[in-house]
Amino acid sequence: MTHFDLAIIGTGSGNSLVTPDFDDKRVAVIEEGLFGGTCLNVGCIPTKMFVYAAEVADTIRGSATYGVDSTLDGVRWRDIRDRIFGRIDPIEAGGRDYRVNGPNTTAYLGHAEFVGPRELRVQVGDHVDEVTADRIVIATGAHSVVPEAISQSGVPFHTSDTIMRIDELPSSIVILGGGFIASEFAHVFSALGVDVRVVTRGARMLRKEDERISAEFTALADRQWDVHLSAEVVGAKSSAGEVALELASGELVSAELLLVATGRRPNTERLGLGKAGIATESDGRVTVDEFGRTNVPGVWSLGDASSPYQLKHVANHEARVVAHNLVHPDDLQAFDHRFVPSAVFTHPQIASVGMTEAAARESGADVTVKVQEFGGTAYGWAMEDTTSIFKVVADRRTKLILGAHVMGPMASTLIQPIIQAMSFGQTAPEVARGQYWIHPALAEVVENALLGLEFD
Ligand SMILES: Cc1cc2nc3c(=O)[nH]c(=O)nc-3n(C[C@H](O)[C@H](O)[C@H](O)COP(=O)(O)OP(=O)(O)OC[C@H]3O[C@@H](n4cnc5c(N)ncnc54)[C@H](O)[C@@H]3O)c2cc1C
Ligand SMILES: NC(=O)c1ccc[n+]([C@@H]2O[C@H](COP(=O)([O-])OP(=O)(O)OC[C@H]3O[C@@H](n4cnc5c(N)ncnc54)[C@H](O)[C@@H]3O)[C@@H](O)[C@H]2O)c1
Repeated sequence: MTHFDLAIIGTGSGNSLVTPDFDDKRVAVIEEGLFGGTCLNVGCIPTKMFVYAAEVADTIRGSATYGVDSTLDGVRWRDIRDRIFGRIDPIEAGGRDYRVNGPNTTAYLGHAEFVGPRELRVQVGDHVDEVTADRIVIATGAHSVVPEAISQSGVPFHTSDTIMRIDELPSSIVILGGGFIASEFAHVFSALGVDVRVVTRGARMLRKEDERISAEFTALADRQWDVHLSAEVVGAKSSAGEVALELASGELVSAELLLVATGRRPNTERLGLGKAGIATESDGRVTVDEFGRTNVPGVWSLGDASSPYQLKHVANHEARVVAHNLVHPDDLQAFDHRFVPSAVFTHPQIASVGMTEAAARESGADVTVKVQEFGGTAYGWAMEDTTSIFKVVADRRTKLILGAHVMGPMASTLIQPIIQAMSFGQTAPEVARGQYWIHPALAEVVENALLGLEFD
């Protein structure tokens, strides 16, 4: 039994909890998988590096629109893959080495589970270590959910954990799901020349987005990929290098590879939470208060393990808050979940923050809405844009912005002034006219959207 001041389970955002405040303390860092967690190894970072390559390919394909003729000679998948992981893998290895051999942390490379309120059992290979700590942080992340119709069928399938490491591009891929991961990989694979089929149970893709964005994105998705909506998968079979999904309608959707992207569940099932008396929500998340505390004194949680948002910027924010709270018990900071933005790096790109129009109306606000087309600005003319929109939702009485929903190039960057305005309580007219907007930058889309809102 070894006692620590702090034990951290999971090295995604959990890794950043080892601040200089712990320089003279004993810290255990426990990791059963890759150091750096999901975002670095199998999430945000590699996916966006693939997206960038996909966008270069799309730019070449679309260049004739601007009078610039070019042809895409080919896509070297292994080179794309190896450039990406050639950069990421050494960072993972360096992070692991720093915790294993670096100062004041003890790294346990194995699976942790609770055996008591502040007591862990860590399985490292055949060896078991007992760890106790004054404070324990659960930062165990989440994992892909695979529907039984697939897992019970015995067909080969990928999740986001494995698909980026394949050796050859398939000629076709069927993606199960219509959310963030499905939309991003559909973009990557189709831009790299793969025939993409999407099968999702929702009536629209990205159905949690604002209704207009979700509807218009679904229409554009249908033009790029073979999209099957409202589809229930009842089984799957494989033969001769093909996987076929059997839909309740009787239809078969087949392709060379299957990627399952049907949501992610918190890694809390094999954590022995019951033995420690740690409460969870109905969806498996660890229950925490606004400071990141569980119901068990000294046990904290953050990120995908406990957060309602499965986003890296949220996990990082929560880690910063918990890092402060661990060493300032009399001056606790609260999580700020007021205006959590997100972006889907698909084609076209999507970004959103705050309430959808429907949610704003339901909230009782006196809603005013402006949808600004990119094509109505000078930069949009340069891009020959016909589909991109910037939608702002505001309160007519207070003039405060309630939400923004963007579909088009650079959506994830263009939305930032709105996130800033909402976070600092600036009104739409203040943001629109209280500063210069560079002409004729794409940001004029944001300026025009704000100016187009009607107030009394
Ligand atoms: C394909 C994909 C793309 C994504 N893209 C984006 C994006 O563009 N932007 C964005 O904001 N978010 C994105 N996300 C979400 C983002 O990756 C996560 O929200 C974030 O990484 C969560 O961080 P975390 O620290 O909570 O968990 P993780 O980073 O998952 O870390 C948890 C760690 O805990 C370890 N662990 C779990 N259980 C145990 C145990 N019992 N014992 C020991 N170790 C354990 C795991 O091995 C893991 O390393 C993406 C996710 C995926 C899957
Ligand atoms: N750019 C980003 O920020 C980014 C990128 C990837 C992932 N993520 C995070 O990871 C989370 C998980 O991503 P995800 O795409 O797996 O989940 P998701 O919740 O975004 O989407 C799941 C999709 O699968 C569909 N689905 C669920 N069960 C199904 C079934 N049995 N048959 C057919 N369709 C089914 C749902 O209708 C939905 O369209 C996201 O919610 C997001 O928070 C973020």
